Amino acid sequence: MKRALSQDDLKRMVGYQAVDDYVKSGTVIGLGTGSTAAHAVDRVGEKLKSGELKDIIAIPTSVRTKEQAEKLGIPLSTLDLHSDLDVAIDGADEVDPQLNLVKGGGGALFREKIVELCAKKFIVIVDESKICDGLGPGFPIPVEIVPFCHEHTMRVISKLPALKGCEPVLRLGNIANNTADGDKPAITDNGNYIVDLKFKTPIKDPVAAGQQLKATVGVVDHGLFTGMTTVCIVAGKEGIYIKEKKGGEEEEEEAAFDLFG
Ligand SMILES: O=C(CO)[C@H](O)[C@H](O)COP(=O)(O)O
Repeated sequence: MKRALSQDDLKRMVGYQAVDDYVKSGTVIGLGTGSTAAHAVDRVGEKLKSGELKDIIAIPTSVRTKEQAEKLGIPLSTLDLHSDLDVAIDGADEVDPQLNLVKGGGGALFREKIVELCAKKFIVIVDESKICDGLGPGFPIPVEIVPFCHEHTMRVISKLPALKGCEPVLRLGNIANNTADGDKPAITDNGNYIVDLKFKTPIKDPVAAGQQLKATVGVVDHGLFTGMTTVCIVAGKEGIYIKEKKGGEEEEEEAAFDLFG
């Protein structure tokens, strides 16, 4: 009898699939952060070790990912040396029908965004639980802010027109844990704080929300990744499928392979 697939099995499937489909020898790649992206990093390490992949240069999006890649012997560099990436692969906290994302559950949103914006292709890998009809209520939107006068910045954010109704909550404890534990602010890899914006209803205009956040003094960047996704690879109980945005329309293709085969 076949055992039921766990959420981690699904994350591994999409992580491996993304590397197998999109990472070629001799390319510069962006490595995402989080439990799903970690499987893609493992796969790159595995294929370099077996010789199936050669001459990869990888740009990590967090200290955690850098440490994982180092252990696997993946050659690393930085955006300072490589501003043009062939592909970046990363997970997400929510994906809407236009393939807009919420990211930053792991607190790495700034480095993720700066790296992923440099990639010709940005491949998003998620299990089906991350698919939503509208961003906001399912997962708080993380915003990286400078520590100086952070309470003031949080008040300003709560009054932005496109973010009406949000409740800003300072993330405490471990940066990768958006359920506030501990009593000290979580510190990002860049030495900043994260404020998680909680919503009861979906954000009407994620692009405007992102623009208003970005224009707020004290905000470093935010976890709304709009118009960036090239392809979203999704794993569900029935198999893996690809969501592509074509001409503004989301399209689902046949399962890339059978999870149960
Ligand atoms: O944005 C991120 C980290 O900042 C992650 O990609 C996102 O939180 C998804 O994580 P996971 O794959 O562990 O569910």
